[in-house]
Amino acid sequence: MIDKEVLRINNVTKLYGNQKALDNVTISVKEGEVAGLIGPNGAGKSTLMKIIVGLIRNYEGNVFIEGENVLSETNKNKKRAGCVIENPGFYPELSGYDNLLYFSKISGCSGKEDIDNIINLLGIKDFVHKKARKYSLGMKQRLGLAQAVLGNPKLLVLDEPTNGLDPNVILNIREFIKYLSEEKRISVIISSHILTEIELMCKKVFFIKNGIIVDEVRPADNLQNPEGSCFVFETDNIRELKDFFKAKNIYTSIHGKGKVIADLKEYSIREILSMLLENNINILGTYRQKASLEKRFIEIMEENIIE
Ligand SMILES: Nc1ncnc2c1ncn2[C@@H]1O[C@H](COP(=O)(O)OP(=O)(O)OP(=O)(O)O)[C@@H](O)[C@H]1O
Repeated sequence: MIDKEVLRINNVTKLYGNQKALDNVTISVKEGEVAGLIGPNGAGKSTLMKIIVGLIRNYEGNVFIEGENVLSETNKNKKRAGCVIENPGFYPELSGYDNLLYFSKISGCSGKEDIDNIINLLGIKDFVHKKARKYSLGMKQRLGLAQAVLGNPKLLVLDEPTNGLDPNVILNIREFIKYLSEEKRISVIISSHILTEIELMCKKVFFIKNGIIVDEVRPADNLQNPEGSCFVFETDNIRELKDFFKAKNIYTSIHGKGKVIADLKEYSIREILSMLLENNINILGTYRQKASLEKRFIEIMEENIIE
């Protein structure tokens, strides 16, 4: 059961000179929860992540990990949070494996068995004995993730961990994060520009714009969104169906082969189905359309929230 709070951010404001990069941010992440942070370029995502892991220390407000202020006992907190922010740094002349061995020794938290386990889970066996300087971006990202996990953190902070990676590597990383959250009960906060990625991985998603958290969404809830008025209709005659909706001023779009999405607005699905029947229009199936994160993102980015 998820209830213990691991990350708590209270009223955090960060100024760079006169410019507000974060404006009164308050959020929390529970144990084993994977939370996403989505926002346009310059929204404040990296600044918030650096504050969480103690890389930025000059700000207003408070950040707690497991109830302890991140600014109070630096060393203790460093172990509580692991991170992959910007380019992970390694000893280039050491192999990936020796880098991990070295970090496990200094963190004092993990042994060889843990390293082997992480290597297997992340699928990095094939290259882990190569020198780190020869690593591609995908290799570096996964080695960075392995390193971040070695200290047995309670919280993982991942800034764009899948940016620029190929689909296989993204899948690898996604499954690893799922394992950490479900099996190890590690909390994760992750930023990404890939909205579908966030939708697949995260229990909750924070939208950030101009340094302000403007919305919090739970993607899974959208599956049964009772408010949504968009329905998918499966048909063997798209033209006929589109003409029917057009005559009623109902907005439609094509959604894959044989599928039309219609925003019914003031009509009920029952009314539409009976009208379709009257008009002899054959419908193979219909279901409510899941509200996508992308749609919400576009709405939020279009809303003018600056006073
Ligand atoms: N060191 C800095 N000095 C001055 N301004 C900064 C500094 N770092 C960030 N900023 C500014 O703070 C704001 C937030 O930047 P931040 O990098 O946190 O955004 P972001 O959401 O991570 O953007 P991106 O998606 O492009 O990485 C931006 O306007 C940026 O120009």
